[in-house]
This record gives sequence, C-alpha cells and structure tokens, in this order.
Amino acid sequence: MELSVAQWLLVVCLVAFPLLYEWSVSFKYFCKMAFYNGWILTLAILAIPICAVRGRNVENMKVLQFMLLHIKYLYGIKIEVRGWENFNIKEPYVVVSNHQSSLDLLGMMEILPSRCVPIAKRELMYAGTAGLACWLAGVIFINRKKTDDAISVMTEAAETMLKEDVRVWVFPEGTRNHSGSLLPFKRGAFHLAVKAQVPVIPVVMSSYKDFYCKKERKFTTGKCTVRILPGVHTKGLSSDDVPELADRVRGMMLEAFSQMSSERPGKGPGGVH
Ligand SMILES: CCCCCCCCCCCCCCC(=O)SCCNC(=O)CCNC(=O)[C@H](O)C(C)(C)COP(=O)(O)OP(=O)(O)OC[C@H]1O[C@@H](n2cnc3c(N)ncnc32)[C@H](O)[C@@H]1OP(=O)(O)O
Ligand SMILES: CCCCCCCC/C=C\CCCCCCCC(=O)OC[C@@H](O)COP(=O)(O)O
Repeated sequence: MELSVAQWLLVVCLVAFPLLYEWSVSFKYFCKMAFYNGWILTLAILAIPICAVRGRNVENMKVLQFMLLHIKYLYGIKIEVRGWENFNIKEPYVVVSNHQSSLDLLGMMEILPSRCVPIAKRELMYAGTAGLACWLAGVIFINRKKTDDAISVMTEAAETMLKEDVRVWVFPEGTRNHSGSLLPFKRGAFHLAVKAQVPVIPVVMSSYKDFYCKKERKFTTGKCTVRILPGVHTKGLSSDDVPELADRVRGMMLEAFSQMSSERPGKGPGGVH
C-alpha cells in the first residue's frame, strides 16, 4: 500500500506531535496556552446565545462562571479558597485582587460573588467571541490610554453599583504582573469605593510560580490558594483619603501574599517587596 504525501504528513504529525509534547516543555506550554484561549473562545460561542436572551445583563456573569468552572480540572489546578465569610455582605462592594496572568480567570470564577462584574481593558471587548460574551455579561470596559475617559466610566460605575446593586471586581495593579510581588496600585478602584461609600474586599491569589511561569515556558499541574480578606470600610472617607486607603489595602494584600508564599513547602517568601 502506497501512502500519498498528505497521508505521510498526517502520520508524521500524529507521531511527532505527542513526542514533541512529551519532550519539549516549551511546546507543552504553547499547546496548553493555545488550548486555554481557544477553549474560552469556543465556550463563548455557546454562552453568547444563552446570554443574548437576557440582553446585556450582569446576571449573565453567572452563565460565564458556570461555563468556565471546569477548566481547572482540565489543567489539574487545585484551588483552595479561604475566608469565604468575608463575602457575607449584602450590599455592593469593590473586590480588588492581584493580577498574575490570564489564569487569574480560574480563581476569579471560583469565588465570583453574585452580581459582580470585572473592570477590563477595552481591548478585551475586541477579543472575538470572548469580547462579545463579556459585553453581554456587563463587563465594564475602560480605555487605559485615556485617563479622563476611564475615570468617567468608573464614576458612572459607582452610581450603577448603588442603583442596580452591582459589585465590581478590579485588578488595581492595572496590568498582569509575573514578578512574584505586587505592583504599585492604581487608585481607580479606591475612588470608586469611596464615591459609592462601599467596602473594599481584598482578594489574594497565591503565586503560580510552582506550576506556571511564562518566562520559563512552564505550565504543569499545581495548587493555588485564594484568600478573601476582611473588608475595609469607606464610610465617611473622601477622595483625600484615597491614597492612604490604597496603601493600607496594598499592605494587607502584600502581607497575605507573603504569608501564602512562605506556606509553600520548603519555600521562603522571596520576591515579595
Ligand atoms: C464563556 C467565556 C467567556 C469569556 C469570559 C472572560 C471573562 C473575562 C473577565 C476578566 C477580565 C479581566 C480583565 C483584567 C484587566 O483588563 S486589568 C486592566 C484594566 N484594569 C485597570 O486598569 C483597573 C485599574 N486602573 C485604574 O484604576 C486606573 O487608576 C485608571 C482609572 C485606569 C487610570 O489609570 P491611569 O491613566 O494610569 O492614571 P492613574 O492611575 O495614575 O490616575 C491618574 C489620577 O486620577 C486619579 N483617579 C483615578 N481614578 C479615579 C476616579 N475613579 N475618580 C477620581 N480620580 C481618579 C488618580 O488618583 C490619579 O490622581 P493622583 O495621582 O492620585 O492625584
Ligand atoms: C477575532 C479575534 C480573535 C482574538 C483572539 C484573542 C484571544 C483571546 C482569547 C481569549 C480571551 C481569554 C480571556 C482571558 C481573560 C483574561 C484577561 C486578561 O488577563 O487580560 C489582561 C489584562 O488584564 C491586562 O492586560 P496587560 O497585562 O496589560 O496586557
């Protein structure tokens, strides 16, 4: 039996792909990341018609959450949550959390409170099906290149929070940070909380270093701890108090992050400043 060129190519791919996957750490990393993004884009295709029935609505965030929850099992990532009781607040609040990578989505979906929407960079709105799903779920998009626009979107969000009983999730570092520490915080989240006079609830996701590192192209199975810290109240605070509030919350998060790093077996808190 003679094989055609196409058949030969198929055989080579079928043999080469698993071999490469096993032998090359980088190839495995790229495959896993490509699948992660591709799978989210695919799931969004399913989510869009379900969400579209309700139109743009924060309740659609539950649909996205439900659809994304299984991904941790696909990647063998165990997520332990501590401090659930700190979410026992009926009224709106602002959640602030550290931002290491797009994998934060897994920790976020694990604990996402009801009627809670993230603030995201505007570029995400154009990420194909995922962008449309986010828009339908009421994700608040800001243009980071235009500070005044971003501030007015966040000011509007403060009003929406109170009027429509919505919670908001912000990554105050403003960008992904793989340094093993926390970047200085942008102040938007804290202005938002002070304007709405609602508490800030800090959430800290432990370092992914043991199982994920973009620089080293490492992506294995592993464990992540998500800690929900006690809320910080803002009643009676004004915009003058925002810098101190932001510093205080960052301090609490850094301490928790440092503690969680030192809990990793045989590891010190290295890299936390
Ligand atoms: C089925 C599957 C479907 C797919 C599902 C996918 C779901 C995905 C959802 C997850 C999305 C996650 C996305 C995460 C991101 O995109 S992170 C990036 C975007 N987020 C942020 O940037 C948030 C944090 N940024 C801020 O808060 C900034 O402050 C910002 C408002 C953006 C302005 O930034 P910048 O231009 O850099 O300026 P400064 O921070 O230096 O601020 C300038 C001065 O303005 C003051 N300020 C800031 N905000 C306000 C405000 N709201 N009101 C009044 N004043 C404000 C600030 O204090 C500065 O003044 P001072 O220096 O303090 O005097
Ligand atoms: C037709 C266009 C197709 C475009 C394909 C785009 C691929 C994107 C696919 C899926 C998106 C997955 C959603 C992951 C959500 C996580 C968002 C995220 O982590 O954004 C990064 C942002 O916080 C900070 O950005 P920078 O670190 O400043 O940069």
